[in-house]
Amino acid sequence: MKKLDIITFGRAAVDLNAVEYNMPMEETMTFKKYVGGSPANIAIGTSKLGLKAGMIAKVSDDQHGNFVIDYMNKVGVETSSIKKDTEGRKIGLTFTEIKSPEECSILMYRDQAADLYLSVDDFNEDYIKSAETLLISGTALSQSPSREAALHAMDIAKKNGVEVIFELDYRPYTWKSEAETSVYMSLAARSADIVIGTRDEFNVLENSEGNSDEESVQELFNYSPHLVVVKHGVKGSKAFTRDGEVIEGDIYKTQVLKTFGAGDSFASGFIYALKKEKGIQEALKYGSAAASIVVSKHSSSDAMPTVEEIEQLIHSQEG
Ligand SMILES: Nc1ncnc2c1ncn2[C@@H]1O[C@H](COP(=O)(O)OP(=O)(O)O)[C@@H](O)[C@H]1O
Ligand SMILES: O=C(O)C[C@@H](O)[C@H](O)C(=O)COP(=O)(O)O
Repeated sequence: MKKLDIITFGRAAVDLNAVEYNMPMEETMTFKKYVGGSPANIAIGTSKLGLKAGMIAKVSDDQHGNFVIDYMNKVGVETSSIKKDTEGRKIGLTFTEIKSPEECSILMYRDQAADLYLSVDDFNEDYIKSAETLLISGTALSQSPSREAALHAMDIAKKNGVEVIFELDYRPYTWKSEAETSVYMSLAARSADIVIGTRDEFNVLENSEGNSDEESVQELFNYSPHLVVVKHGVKGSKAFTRDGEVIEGDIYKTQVLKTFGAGDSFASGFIYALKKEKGIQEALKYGSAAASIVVSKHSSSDAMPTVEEIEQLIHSQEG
């Protein structure tokens, strides 16, 4: 029995969500602060579902970094490997714009962000060995030394039989070129056991627009992955297994407040259900239900649901 069920690797940041919404950000005067950063959101989401979650990250040595660590401690995330940057670098800030429930965008301030300076010296092999699963965020590969740290963490995981999930988490703001993105995303995806991403993110990984889900997953099955999940927004999700199964997931109806937060909550619910050995079909349901709950609320991290909330939604819409 491992000490941790999952460790997520990558950015822990701050979301600043528009309080006056359904308007352009130029008109928004107030923002509400939440913990953000896709891998941080997933650590929070899986912890709130009862998994033992940890995180490898680097935050700023200031009030924002303290806020992130304090919040994650509060929701039960193991934070011993969330380090403070000692060179004065700032935590990433994500301003979110909610023009309408369907028209949302995020504005990331990430120049020299602390998380991109996470290095191989900031974590050790024993910490990764203490978990069943390591989840790597694609954005961690966007700049050095975080890039080398992420690849090193994957190597340690594979050497020690720790399952690797690669969440593509493509954010254009931190990459230099599409070609470079494709090289590093492909390197990580081919080495992972499970890959999760949107159709658009797989296009970025392949540096191509034309592939179908089937073509994308067949390419990856030439390498390590045994399970690939392609997310399709309001059209749901599809899981593909190496032995040829294709499992489709629907969405759960909800009153959408904003669209962001769907991916991180989906990943949290999906991973939780897999770890509880509920099977892939149920895992897609848990992921979709978690996402449906989070898109109806103002935040991503704070809105991460409990198991009871997920199961209540599933039962209410499945009769
Ligand atoms: N408007 C919505 N209503 C209900 N569920 C949604 C909605 N948008 C997304 N989801 C669910 O969240 C999952 C992930 O959303 P998606 O937009 O594909 O990923 P990401 O947020 O990473 O871009 C979808 O596969 C779907 O199950
Ligand atoms: O990942 C980030 O840095 C931004 C997130 O914190 C933010 O909540 C968000 O955009 C999540 O969107 P998702 O990828 O659709 O879950």
